[in-house]
Amino acid sequence: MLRAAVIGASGYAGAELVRILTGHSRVSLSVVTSRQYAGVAYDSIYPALSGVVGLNCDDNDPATVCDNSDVVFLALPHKVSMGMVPALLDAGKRVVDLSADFRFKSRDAYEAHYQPHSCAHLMERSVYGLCERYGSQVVSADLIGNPGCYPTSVLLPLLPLIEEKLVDPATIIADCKSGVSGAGRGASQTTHFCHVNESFKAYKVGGHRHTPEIEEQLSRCAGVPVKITFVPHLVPMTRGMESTVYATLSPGVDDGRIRQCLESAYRGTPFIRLMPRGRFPDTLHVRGTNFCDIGWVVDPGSGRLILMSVIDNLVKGAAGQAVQNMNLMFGFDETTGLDGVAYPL
Ligand SMILES: NC(=O)C1=CN([C@@H]2O[C@H](COP(=O)(O)OP(=O)(O)OC[C@H]3O[C@@H](n4cnc5c(N)ncnc54)[C@H](OP(=O)(O)O)[C@@H]3O)[C@@H](O)[C@H]2O)C=CC1
Ligand SMILES: CC(=O)N[C@@H](CCC(=O)OP(=O)(O)O)C(=O)O
Repeated sequence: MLRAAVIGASGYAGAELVRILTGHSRVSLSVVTSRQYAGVAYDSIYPALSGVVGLNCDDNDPATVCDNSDVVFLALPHKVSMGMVPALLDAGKRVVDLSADFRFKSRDAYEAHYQPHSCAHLMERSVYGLCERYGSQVVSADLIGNPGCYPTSVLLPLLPLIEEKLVDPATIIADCKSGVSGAGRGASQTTHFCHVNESFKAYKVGGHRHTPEIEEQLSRCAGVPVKITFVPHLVPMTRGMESTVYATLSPGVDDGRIRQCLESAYRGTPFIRLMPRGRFPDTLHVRGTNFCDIGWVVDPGSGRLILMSVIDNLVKGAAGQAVQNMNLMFGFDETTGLDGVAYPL
């Protein structure tokens, strides 16, 4: 059995990793860490895992983690992960980092939106863990920059169309909505029940840190610099994310050509589900799962393409994609531990 450590296991993404890994047939969860709950039984933080996880939390000491693990998941905030990664790699561990610290190839782009990078030489070594696109690189990687939740939901429908030049990359608008768990467990006043219940609002408009992550990936794919308009919204649900993406079609491209492209790109990929014509994706249908459901319409009035995708921000947008990456890295079937479906209603 592969021994897995979850660093930052008290947080929402960490807890989702723990939930998924306890059901993984090839993995034994060996370490869970938290500073504030060090020494505390993990199932007292998340009683849903009582009788399932018998571990106490360790603190974040890299030596303890290294002694007891083969693969390490970092579910820590941005800027904290980079402080731990070099020691883990030096100890020969394979690392999946859920923060943004190793998602970028451009140091300038990272530093413009986050902070100076303390181990920038590792940015080139890491693989952007969007499995459906970079799976062939993931298999041999020792460091994965697990994609952000909004980037995952925007890039999966768009990248094949950009690659085949079916849409004009200069015209992309991504209108996205996230459940509140996307903001993490350390809830601030803005994610307090009283502020989100019966509320719907845009936030960080014109300056969200996922904009450069999406743009870097679109630019790599298009071969030219791409700039997009991205507007995130907070919706009063616990988990789930919907992205509606607008783009102008290239001359002569119709609905049939879009379907052909997406079907060809995602044939044989277990977690991408393309909607039949006239059906639109719904966050309820991917809740608690690693699926990304994609639908689209060519707007008869404007001729513009309207793409829609849904994921669970904590699963395909974070922990599930991280486990999918681990499965590829260790030669397990890609779906191991991730084969659940949503409640049908
Ligand atoms: N929530 C989501 O939908 C998604 C999250 N992610 C990423 O996953 C990572 C975790 O996010 P999320 O679970 O939402 O966040 P949470 O705030 O819920 O959890 C953060 C975790 O990190 C630990 N932590 C916080 N600050 C520090 C610090 N300064 N030093 C060491 N440990 C610290 C906390 O534990 P303790 O304080 O007990 O030590 C906690 O376990 C982030 O990088 C996030 O961006 C990515 C995609 C989606
Ligand atoms: C609702 C909400 O606040 N969502 C978070 C994004 C989710 C997240 O955790 O971002 P990463 O994927 O980069 O880790 C935000 O907008 O900052």
